[in-house]
Amino acid sequence: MFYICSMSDLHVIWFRRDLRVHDHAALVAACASGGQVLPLYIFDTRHWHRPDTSGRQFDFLLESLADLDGALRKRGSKLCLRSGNAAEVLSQIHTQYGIASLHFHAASHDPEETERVQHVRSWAMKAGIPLREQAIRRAMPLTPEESETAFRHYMRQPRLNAPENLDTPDMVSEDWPVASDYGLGDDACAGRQTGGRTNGVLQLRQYLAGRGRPASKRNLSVTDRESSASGLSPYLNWGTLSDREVWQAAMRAKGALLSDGDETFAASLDAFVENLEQRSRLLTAKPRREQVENAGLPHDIFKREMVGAADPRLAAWASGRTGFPLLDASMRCLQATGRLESELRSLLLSFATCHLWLDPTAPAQHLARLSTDFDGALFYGNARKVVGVSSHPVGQIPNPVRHSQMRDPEGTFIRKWIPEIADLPDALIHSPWDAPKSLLAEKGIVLGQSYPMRMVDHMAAARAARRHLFPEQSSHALPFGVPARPNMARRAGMSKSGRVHALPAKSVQLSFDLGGHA
Ligand SMILES: Cc1cc2nc3c(=O)[nH]c(=O)nc-3n(C[C@H](O)[C@H](O)[C@H](O)COP(=O)(O)OP(=O)(O)OC[C@H]3O[C@@H](n4cnc5c(N)ncnc54)[C@H](O)[C@@H]3O)c2cc1C
Repeated sequence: MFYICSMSDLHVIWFRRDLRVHDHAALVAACASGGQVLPLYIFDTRHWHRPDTSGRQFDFLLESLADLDGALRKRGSKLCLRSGNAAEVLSQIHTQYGIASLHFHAASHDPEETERVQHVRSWAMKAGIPLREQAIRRAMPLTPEESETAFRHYMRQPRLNAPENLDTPDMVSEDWPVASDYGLGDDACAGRQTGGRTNGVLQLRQYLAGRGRPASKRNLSVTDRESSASGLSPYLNWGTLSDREVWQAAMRAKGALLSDGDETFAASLDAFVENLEQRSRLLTAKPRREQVENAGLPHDIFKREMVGAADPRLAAWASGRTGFPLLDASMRCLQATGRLESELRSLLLSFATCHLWLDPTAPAQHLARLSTDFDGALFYGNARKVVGVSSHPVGQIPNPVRHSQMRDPEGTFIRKWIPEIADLPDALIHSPWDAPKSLLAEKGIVLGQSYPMRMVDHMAAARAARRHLFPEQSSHALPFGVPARPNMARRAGMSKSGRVHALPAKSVQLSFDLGGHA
């Protein structure tokens, strides 16, 4: 096929996960071209048919695009919407109007995004269209120190101003779609964050004005953590806020706090800034080839059986009915709000992959769908670190009851999301199966009916998982963070010498007396 170099004066700015006009290198470069600028967003049909995408993510995107469109209209422009394969859409626009140059930000290392950008690059090269691709970070660093230096250097650069005016041709835009156009089902999420830059800026201001202050306390409970987290992840991931402006705002706030003598909140902003750096590392670190197969998850070297949505173990876990209150509260919270802190996401996933010994694919996709902030590179980058998911597991299998006792000692989070057991005393709310029958009867709780009986003996299940995951350690190490005390070790199935006894298979049998709720 022959292509002719474009003689037109149309400079396309291809928006993807950078839905803003502020601090936008590609937009600034497009405007500097001097010709007409076409702001374009292409709904990627393939992305929205993935099993880890959902209506809540789509609706957040629509809100973000509407906000971007509003910002463009204030500048005499507007967003042109198209849908389909990006290279094909650009090719159609080129045939019809001629494209002089194409501006966009480089892709993160999400395999899908990388492939999409690669197709566009190949097409543009054949079509003779100059590409102006803005790196999301400077040159690929080699060591962690170089990575940190590059990150800080980039973050300290002055932010780019939004252009005041854009000269945009009058081009036909497709209608605004709805989630069902992409086969996405109903996804009611009453507590979901609303997309768009305006809301992102508000969220950032509230966080820096003191909502994050409790985060400076030590041993934060789940509830305190929930109310003091920044909640910025979906805004950062759709690029309605640039990471640089968030970083700079946090550093300014930290400076002001220090000059007021408030060192504790200032220190917690350091942790916030470290989180931003971790995010940047995951976005720019290229995963190994074997890590990006199977939709971003590694091969399941344990050859666990893939399960469908109808599998009762997956269904109970996915609907917040495992019988483990902290896990169920976490799942219900994520379902209702689209948000959940990192540690609880990890706990949910490790329970599915270790205690229930499920292939990680279906549980990971379920968590991804429920997460408004889903981003392939970040989600799978984090998921690969969860014990039971990675083929190179590190760390210990988390114990859902001990986590519950440590992170929600008064059961506030559990009571909020599991009213069925709210009347249990604090000491028993983490393990209702330990409650005397008389107490359960007095509180009107029937395990297996009003609330599920725990679906697995978590101690035995963790021991069994540990034998698969850490075979070289199982003969001399304690299972999943059990303190090295002889009585605990004996309870965990070990002899005084610390050797793990072979445990009968029936000890990990699953309980399915879930009443009418399974
Ligand atoms: C299995 C699993 C899947 C996850 N999937 C996603 C995902 O799809 N998208 C996503 O943004 N985060 C993901 N995370 C990380 C983390 O859970 C969220 O970033 C965090 O809960 C967002 O809340 P916040 O905005 O209040 O974060 P804060 O604690 O206020 O942190 C500030 C910002 O730093 C970034 N950040 C914090 N922790 C991490 C982390 N572990 N990895 C990457 N960035 C981080 C986020 O952008 C966040 O907004 C995942 C974690 C796990 C364990």
